[in-house]
Amino acid sequence: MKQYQRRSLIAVVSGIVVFAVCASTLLYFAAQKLGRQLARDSNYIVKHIDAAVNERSKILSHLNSLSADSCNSDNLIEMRRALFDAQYVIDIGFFKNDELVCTTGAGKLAKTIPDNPPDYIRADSNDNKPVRVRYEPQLYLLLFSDRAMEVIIVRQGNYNLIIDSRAFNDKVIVSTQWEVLYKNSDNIFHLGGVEGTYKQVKTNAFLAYESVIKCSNHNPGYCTAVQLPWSQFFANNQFLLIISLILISLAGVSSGLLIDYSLAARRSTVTRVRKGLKKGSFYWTYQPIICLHTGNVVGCEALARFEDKYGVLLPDQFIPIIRKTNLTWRFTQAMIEKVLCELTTVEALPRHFKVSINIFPCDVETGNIALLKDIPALTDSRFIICLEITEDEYLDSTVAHTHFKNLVEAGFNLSIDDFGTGYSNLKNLQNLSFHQLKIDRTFVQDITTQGLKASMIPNIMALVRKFNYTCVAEGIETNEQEAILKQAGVHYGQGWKYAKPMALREFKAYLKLQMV
Ligand SMILES: Nc1nc2c(ncn2[C@@H]2O[C@@H]3COP(=O)(O)O[C@H]4[C@@H](O)[C@H](n5cnc6c(=O)[nH]c(N)nc65)O[C@@H]4COP(=O)(O)O[C@H]3[C@H]2O)c(=O)[nH]1
Repeated sequence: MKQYQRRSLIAVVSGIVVFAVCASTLLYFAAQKLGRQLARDSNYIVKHIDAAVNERSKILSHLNSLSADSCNSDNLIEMRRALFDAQYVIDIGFFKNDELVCTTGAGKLAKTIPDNPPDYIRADSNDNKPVRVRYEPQLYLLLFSDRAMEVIIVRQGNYNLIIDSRAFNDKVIVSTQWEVLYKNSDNIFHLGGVEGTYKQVKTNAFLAYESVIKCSNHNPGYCTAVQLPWSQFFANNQFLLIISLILISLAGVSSGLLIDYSLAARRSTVTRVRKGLKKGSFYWTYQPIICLHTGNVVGCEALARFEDKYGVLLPDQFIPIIRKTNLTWRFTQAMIEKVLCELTTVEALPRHFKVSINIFPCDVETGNIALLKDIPALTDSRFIICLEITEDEYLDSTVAHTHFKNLVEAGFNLSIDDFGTGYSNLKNLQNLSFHQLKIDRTFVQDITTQGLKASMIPNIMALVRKFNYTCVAEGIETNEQEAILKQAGVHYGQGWKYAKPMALREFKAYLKLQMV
């Protein structure tokens, strides 16, 4: 797998991991919220179960304690009084010999009604009479004989109660499905809600977190099973969910991009430069040098550029790396080969065309510079080769002086580059075999603001004249800069005012126009 493919894969995998972590976190909080909702609903239902059981116990204990043996007016008043205060009970009946004799709603019955067998019988902790409970999905109360009601009928002693099994306020319950039930060791008895919910929940028919079973602590056996499906939960929280999904998708994508970027950045330095030298990622551009007095092109400076599959690197980025990794000489050799090969294809060139190439000061120190005169492509070329060397402490040394002397004898021109920016020793100007001095562009740019550096240009020009140098000013961008430099006696200029560094094709076209 290629390097950039591996990098893309890592970025994609990291993006997915971040997305998955964020999505899991979101799911975790959603599960907590869902769990809290189910707990709220189940607590609410159990609270009502307890309240209904208490109410039933209180009413039936009281009525049974009256020991009435017939449905007289006193008994009916007591029954109606109890109903008046009740929250869950909707009717109370009185039995004699297991026959319903009267109810609070209908009063004394013309015809008694036999009692039905209960679903289950439960002992009452407050009373020795057993409690018989029956669920009736469709009961027609004697008072409302046209409306079927879902009720729980509880009988104890001579009385029974009708409890509306929909007594729980559905609106408060958010869960979509719930069931109220009574369970003993053998059976489960449905008392309200959606029948079968408990069994489904028990047999794990639902996903995790979306259902809960809660039993009463005060009334053993009474429980509720509550269910709120994830789909419904998400539908209830749609807006929040969409925002969260957008945010975590953004987090996934941006972390993928960030990792991609940082991996590329890591590769972009040393490895890219080293590999780029082998694979030909470097190419050279040409910036014309103009005679300020005639306006003619007299030469060019070759300036390196870098581009590989990861993108572009600027000279400020790759030149220090080339220096640090001791690739300077290999780089210079590659440059000479490429630049000469390219410029040789340019037919229309002015006579004595000067090609300026940059030399690393460290190659002066190591002596590599001496090898230049053994490169026939350089010595035999039809161009004047100008070696631009930045000022450096080492240029002071006798060895350096010897190298320069030999190079000049072999036909090279020497130029002090970026004059005034680095190590400056005026002795160099006198002793070294330089032909040219190149004023750094910071001096030129200072002209517009009339800064300190600009004020030094006349002094530099005095030195140029004294030592009989030619002078090039680099970084000329405006007519004003050109005019001042020209007046100061600068011979040549280089800068965006004339042209930016150009690839060979553009440079050829540029030269063609200039030569017309
Ligand atoms: N703002 C502004 N800038 C202008 C203007 N005219 C030219 N320049 C820029 O000024 C720099 C002149 O090159 P340098 O001083 O030799 O400075 C060069 C040189 O020291 C080094 N370099 C570039 N190519 C090579 C190379 O092939 N070999 C070596 N040894 N060094 C190189 O990198 C430095 C930077 O090169 P570049 O980024 O190409 O920057 C170039 C050029 O693009 C202008 O009007 N305005």
